[in-house]
Amino acid sequence: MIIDVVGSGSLGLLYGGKLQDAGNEVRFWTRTAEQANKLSVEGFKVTEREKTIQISSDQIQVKPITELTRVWEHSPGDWLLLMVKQTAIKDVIHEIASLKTRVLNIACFQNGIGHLNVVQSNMPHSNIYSVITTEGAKRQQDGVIRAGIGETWLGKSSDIRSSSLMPMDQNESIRLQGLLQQAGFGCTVSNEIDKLIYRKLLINAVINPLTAIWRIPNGELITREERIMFMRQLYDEAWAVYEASGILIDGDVWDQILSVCRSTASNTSSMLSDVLHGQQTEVQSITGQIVSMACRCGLSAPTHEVLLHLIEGMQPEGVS
Ligand SMILES: NC(=O)C1=CN([C@@H]2O[C@H](COP(=O)(O)OP(=O)(O)OC[C@H]3O[C@@H](n4cnc5c(N)ncnc54)[C@H](OP(=O)(O)O)[C@@H]3O)[C@@H](O)[C@H]2O)C=CC1
Ligand SMILES: CC(C)(CO)C(=O)C(=O)O
Repeated sequence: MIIDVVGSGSLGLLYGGKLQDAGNEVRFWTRTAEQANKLSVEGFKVTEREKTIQISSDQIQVKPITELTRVWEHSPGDWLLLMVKQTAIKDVIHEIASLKTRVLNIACFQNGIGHLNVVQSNMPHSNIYSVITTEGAKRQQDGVIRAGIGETWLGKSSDIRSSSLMPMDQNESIRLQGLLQQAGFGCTVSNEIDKLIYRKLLINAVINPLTAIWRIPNGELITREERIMFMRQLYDEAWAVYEASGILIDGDVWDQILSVCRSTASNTSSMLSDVLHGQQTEVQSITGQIVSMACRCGLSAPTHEVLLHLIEGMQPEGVS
């Protein structure tokens, strides 16, 4: 089984490292030749609570993404795990465009929405799976830390099922589920992945922009009444949009948001981390998508819209 991990950042090194440690052939793909070179000289570590996995320089296969299609000509992979941020999806698609007539199994791990249709429309013969994970991966100088052990769900979103040329292949997703389980991830194939996608979107839309603007860890959001009121306003606006769009989610998502704040209390959200590092955030794919959905169903989401512009105004240089 050959697994191509595209994007050798936090999530890529965590999943790729553990999949390789479990005996799979993993090929890591990077944006730059410099990063490929560094990884191939130094290898990397996956640090977990119980153990540390070392992927040494003589074990790692890593190349810049520009070489992927050439390698695929003589050695195609079985799974392509897309582990770049939303903001890099189009660049990756551009790099792998010559594979568009082939059938690839692509698993997309991004937070937010919008990317699945971009990937599907550019790779019409591929099986595109959506992955939702509550794992927490943090990039370090020498590798990655598994900061929180979570759950991983994979499935085919109905957003792309109807436009896909490929019928849903349940066996492929079960095969990936098995690989991830053997590698030590709690993983489930879900026929209701959309509910999980939209639940995660709502959680991210409430937590991420506020932590990025107030520059506080997730847990601090729920320590002050005025912050909770603002979160509730974001939640109510998004919930009205979901109802008008016919999106149904099980359980009390407001409670789940408060519980994520508690369970990840000391975490820096991914959006705050991007802002602090002067990187482009995923705000368009999270808050921006809530605003667009509102527009499509004749509503508005004014608080989300203001946050979208505030965060976008920080980019690309971030706040020092
Ligand atoms: N980290 C986590 O715990 C979780 C992350 N996610 C989601 O997973 C996705 C990835 O997140 P994360 O791993 O944290 O992000 P990182 O920024 O840590 O990693 C992304 C990696 O992709 C690389 N990259 C960028 N452009 C390309 C390209 N064209 N070709 C190949 N590689 C490229 C980046 O390289 P460079 O740095 O050189 O630009 C970087 O190494 C995001 O959408 C995030 O929301 C979801 C759940 C949990
Ligand atoms: C759930 C949460 C908010 C955890 O930090 C997250 O997914 C993120 O930071 O993007």
